[in-house]
Amino acid sequence: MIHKYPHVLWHCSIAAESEGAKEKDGMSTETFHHKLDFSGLSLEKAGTPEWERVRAQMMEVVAGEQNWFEVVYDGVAPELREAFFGRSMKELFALPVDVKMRNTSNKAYHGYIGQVPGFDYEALSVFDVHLADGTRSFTELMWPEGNPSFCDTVHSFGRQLRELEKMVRWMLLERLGVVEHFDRQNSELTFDLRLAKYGALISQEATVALPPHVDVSTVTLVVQHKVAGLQVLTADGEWLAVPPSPNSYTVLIGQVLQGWSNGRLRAKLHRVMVGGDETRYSAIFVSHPKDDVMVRVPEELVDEEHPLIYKPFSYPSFVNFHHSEDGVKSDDSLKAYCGIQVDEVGP
Ligand SMILES: O=C(O)CCC(=O)C(=O)O
Ligand SMILES: [Fe+2]
Repeated sequence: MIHKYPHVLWHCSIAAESEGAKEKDGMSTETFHHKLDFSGLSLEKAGTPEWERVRAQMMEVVAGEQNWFEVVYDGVAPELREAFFGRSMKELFALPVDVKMRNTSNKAYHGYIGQVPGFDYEALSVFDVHLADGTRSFTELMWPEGNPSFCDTVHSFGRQLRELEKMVRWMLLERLGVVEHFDRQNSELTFDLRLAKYGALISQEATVALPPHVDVSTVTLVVQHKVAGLQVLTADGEWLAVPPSPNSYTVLIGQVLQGWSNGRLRAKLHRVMVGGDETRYSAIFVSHPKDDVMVRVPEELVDEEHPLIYKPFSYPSFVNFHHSEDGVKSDDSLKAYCGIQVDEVGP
């Protein structure tokens, strides 16, 4: 299945929220406070003073509407990042369209996206990128004759990002007071890496490439390579440009985590602006539940003050609803799909 309408794909449930948002470039106090330094950390260090220092910062950042942050992470070596963007990405996008179209999925918009008239954007997803088999089957699909260097680079990149995702999610669960659910949640998740290319524009004028949207994921890590474009809507209602940097990653909460956390963590609204004469490459690492998992709110997150607001749901059904006509029309696709009506909650 090819999906030709990325503007529908990135339809935004909460587009209304972004209306009247102001433009803002560069640093704001929000950006500054949101840069957490994960250098030298690994999950094995949970509980050590170094870990506690970052965790304390995270505790300040992730509260209420504060649902994104930048992290500095040295787990991806500069050479690996360079090989990934400088070689692997370019090799992939240079393949003929009919080859790239072999990247398909049972979930809407999870495979190849591209060939939209007037919109020079393409994306492909490596499913189960953390597993040797996942990266291998993607590589063989693209290069039946094999491409070991692509396979190794993408797999290593994906594995390192998975370590970062795990640390971030561990801290988020600690923040929610339910870290004991980490192992189970982890066993129910899988990890995909979306490789995206935004063609250079003739005009220098900034244009919206991906309209405001929230991701359907559990957690998203955006890796921007050299060319800026990602913007997040801050709590003050301003579009804030997130500058690319060689060792930083943008963490965004996705709709699945919003559902799982009973709405305590909120999916982050973001968009991509392009303009200028350089092709933009980005990598979007996402965690999401495996197809056969039912996402259920842990009972610790339900109490009188926080009545249950989402019924159990499965990721593929939610995603396919999100991209359906009804999902596209809804203001909030998660609520429309599995939200509990107030009268169902009881007095
Ligand atoms: O390219 C980017 O910086 C972010 C893309 C994005 O938001 C997405 O693919 O969902
Ligand atoms: Fe996104």
